[in-house]
Amino acid sequence: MAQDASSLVSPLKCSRRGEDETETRKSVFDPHSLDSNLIQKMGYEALVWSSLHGLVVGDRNSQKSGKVPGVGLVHAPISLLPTPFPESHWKQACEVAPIFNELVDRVSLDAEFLQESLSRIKKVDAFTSRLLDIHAKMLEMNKKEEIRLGLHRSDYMLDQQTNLLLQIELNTISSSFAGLSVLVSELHRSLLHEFKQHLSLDPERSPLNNTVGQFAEALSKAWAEYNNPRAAVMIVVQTVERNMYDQHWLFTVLKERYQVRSIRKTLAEIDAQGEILPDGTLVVDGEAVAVVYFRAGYTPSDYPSESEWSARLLIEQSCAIKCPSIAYHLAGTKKIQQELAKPNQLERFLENKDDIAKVRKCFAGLWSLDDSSIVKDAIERPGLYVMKPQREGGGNNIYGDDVRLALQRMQKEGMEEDAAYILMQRIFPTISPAILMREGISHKEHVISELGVYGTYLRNKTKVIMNYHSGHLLRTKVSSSDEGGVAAGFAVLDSIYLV
Ligand SMILES: Nc1ncnc2c1ncn2[C@@H]1O[C@H](COP(=O)(O)OP(=O)(O)O)[C@@H](O)[C@H]1O
Ligand SMILES: N[C@H](CCC(=O)N[C@@H](CS)C(=O)NCCC(=O)O)C(=O)O
Ligand SMILES: [Mg+2]
Repeated sequence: MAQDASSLVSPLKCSRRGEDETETRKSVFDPHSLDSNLIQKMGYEALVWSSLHGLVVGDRNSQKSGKVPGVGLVHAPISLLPTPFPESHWKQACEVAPIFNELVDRVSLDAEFLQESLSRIKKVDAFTSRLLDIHAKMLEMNKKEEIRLGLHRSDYMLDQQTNLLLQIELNTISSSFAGLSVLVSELHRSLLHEFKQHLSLDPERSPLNNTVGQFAEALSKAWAEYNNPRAAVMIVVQTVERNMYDQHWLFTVLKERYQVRSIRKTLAEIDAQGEILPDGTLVVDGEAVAVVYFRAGYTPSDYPSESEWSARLLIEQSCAIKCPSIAYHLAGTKKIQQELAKPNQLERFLENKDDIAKVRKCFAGLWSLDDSSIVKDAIERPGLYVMKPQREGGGNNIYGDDVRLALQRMQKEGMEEDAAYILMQRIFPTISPAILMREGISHKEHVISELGVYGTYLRNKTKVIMNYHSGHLLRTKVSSSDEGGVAAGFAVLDSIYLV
């Protein structure tokens, strides 16, 4: 017989509006205070919901899980309940998204700024150098991208000390989880409804999330702008992809809601099967391609041979719409992020003073290693900095005492290598209690979170067809972990509860 509800934990205190934010965040809920029977019941429901709704990833313990759909699935790592997040800061992140979309587009058009800003990195970072070579070739060809599609995600952490929402990075390539982020929001709403007599939390405070719908709409509108009904959308994927269900969600919506066909190819397959027709049309495996959507190509391991680089160049030279183009890709590098944080740089790209102020307000401290006073301070207080190479995908940054060691080594060797890195102020978000679920087991942890707000941008010549914020992703990790990233195995998928 179902356990009598009242015998479970007393209803959690729910915040009264207007309390001090920090106090609210502490009081709004403390999942660790939940009765263990209730946690077990909610966890079970969360696992069933995730399995039935496709909130799943390939299981790294199953060797075919990254190749064959439906084999070796496991529920995505999730937080059992949404995490409190101040509504004011969430609105701020949503409001600035279209401005970042526009900024990326403007920066992408300034070839000299991109080449100049990255010129020293070119000498010491072979991967970024290859990207720059492709960009330079496009300039030589006087190649213009008149239809431009950006599917971005701007990641933030809320710094506890200053209560400032500070940008971690702006992803302009392979921004993951447009699909799974929607599902984790729906899961949390469902749990808040099902267990409301125990939680007394308001499901309406967990905002609706429509990322996958807006991303699919943008892909379909880009396909329409290309204006060849027989053409398909091509997704460029890695040979092993345990996050394939997040990708399939996006392409299933594209097919079912917009009747746009898609093909999945690796860079090696595109090199083998691709060609450009005299009119510039990209044809892969006999299919004309209207839009190329990269979910690979952002990291050196995606280019194990010259074949993959040939494929990247072939795509770029074609008249297919690239998401991202090489210029959008470069505009999203950490070096460009750091360059834009210099005084008077935003003014080169944006006119509106309010917009510039809103963007600048999100900037954490960002420096090149030429700044000797900062390097000196980072050697003395390495815990206050993060050192970043020009890499995406998680697991690449340098933290804590390793920052001091790396800086001292580079000083001693006097190499140019320091040009490949940026230094960033380390952000310390509020630590809060949470229950994380991995491989069917719930863990009580103390965590910090990172808010990602998606941006959708589509432009054809002077016409801006879409420029929106498009939903959110919260990634939550154990507070003791320096690195983040779900695919990298440090964070779980979470959603926000507005306080
Ligand atoms: N300034 C920072 N302060 C605190 N943590 C950071 C900072 N920058 C990055 N991180 C952590 O490192 C992770 C990866 O950094 P990020 O710049 O997003 O690199 P990547 O492109 O590999 O995702 C982030 O998800 C976050 O957890
Ligand atoms: N497997 C690839 C992964 C692609 C990927 O790593 N994307 C970066 C931006 S470049 C990213 O969004 N990282 C945040 C998601 C996380 O925390 O793991 C895919 O899903 O297509
Ligand atoms: Mg990141």
